[in-house]
Amino acid sequence: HTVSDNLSVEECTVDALKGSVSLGEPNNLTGLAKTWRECEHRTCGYDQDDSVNEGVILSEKLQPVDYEYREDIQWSKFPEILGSGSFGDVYKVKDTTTGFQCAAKKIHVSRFRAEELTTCTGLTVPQVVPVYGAVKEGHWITIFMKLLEGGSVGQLIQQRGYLPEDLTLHYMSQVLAGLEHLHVHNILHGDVKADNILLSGDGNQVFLCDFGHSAHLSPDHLGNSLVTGDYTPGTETHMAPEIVMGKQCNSKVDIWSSCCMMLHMLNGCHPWTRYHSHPFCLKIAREPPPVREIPPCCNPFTAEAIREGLVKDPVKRATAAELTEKVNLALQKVGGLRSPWKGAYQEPR
Ligand SMILES: CN1C=C[C@@](O)(C#Cc2ccnc(-n3nc(C(N)=O)c4cc(F)ccc43)c2)C1=O
Repeated sequence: HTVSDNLSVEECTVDALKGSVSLGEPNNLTGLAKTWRECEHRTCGYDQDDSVNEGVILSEKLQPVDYEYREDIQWSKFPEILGSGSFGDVYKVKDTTTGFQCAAKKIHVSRFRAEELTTCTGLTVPQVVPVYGAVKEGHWITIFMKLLEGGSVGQLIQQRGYLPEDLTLHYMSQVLAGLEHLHVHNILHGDVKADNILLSGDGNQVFLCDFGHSAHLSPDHLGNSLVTGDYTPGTETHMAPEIVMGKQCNSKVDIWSSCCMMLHMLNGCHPWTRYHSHPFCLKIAREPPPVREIPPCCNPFTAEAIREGLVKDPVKRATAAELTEKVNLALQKVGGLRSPWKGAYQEPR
């Protein structure tokens, strides 16, 4: 492919990918994904009718045929919805040629953010759901990913009421390891919560998912304002004070959210909801951190870890690495992981 004078190599590569589905590399997919939202706003010189089918497949377990990968032809959905992510539903799907099953999130192009792919594709983070590819068909974008048979921690809390302290610490330790990887790569997840933590079939391993609210941070660590542009904040009850106050945000927002998730796991309900009514963002800005919601029966080391993550000033708030140490010490103090992940229902506290 000759590089024309006014196009970069990357633009030429993306140009060659338009209009067809091919097997490729993560950077091919992220390059193409960046054109998907733009096409919504302006004519991109490509035929944008409903029949356009383009994308990049990263796993040989998914087989495009004649450069096409279309729903109900080369792949199909199982009827039941696995879950609802930011801006789209998630299904179990099956490749027609190979019979391989995985999960897929369908998003309308008007609600798609390229960051959902650019932040997590090509990253080798053990605690992030692997991406198998993404295709655009008409006005719908489908992202294929590893199927996690254990479901989400949000579903587990609904089944059990609330989680035992040792299991909460076990999951939290892995979530923080994943966040540490993301933060080192200047990536902010933006919606850390139990619904976005998936479990392996044995309930032992966790995987972060749903990068629909993620952002690339400027390496100067000064943070970005997350309330501008096309950024949509994550879950209100888990929102850090600096977000609701429209201040500069950085990776510390994920630390605040992860400790709100810890309270959700330990209590069986989201923080703020037992003591306040909507809109919670006003209370988050004005009230002290919700440390009074730490269950009194918690080990002092667990309580200390949560307090370190719920400091309102992001500068003084713990980093993922610092909080990992506190959580691992607390897990040791409670005697390590002993509770089974499936157990009797306990009425939320
Ligand atoms: C890597 N990547 C690509 C798209 C992504 O932004 C997402 C997502 C998302 C949102 C909500 N829920 C699920 N979700 N996925 C599964 C699964 N993979 O098995 C799943 C299983 C459930 F039981 C419930 C929700 C589920 C996945 C993302 O992170």
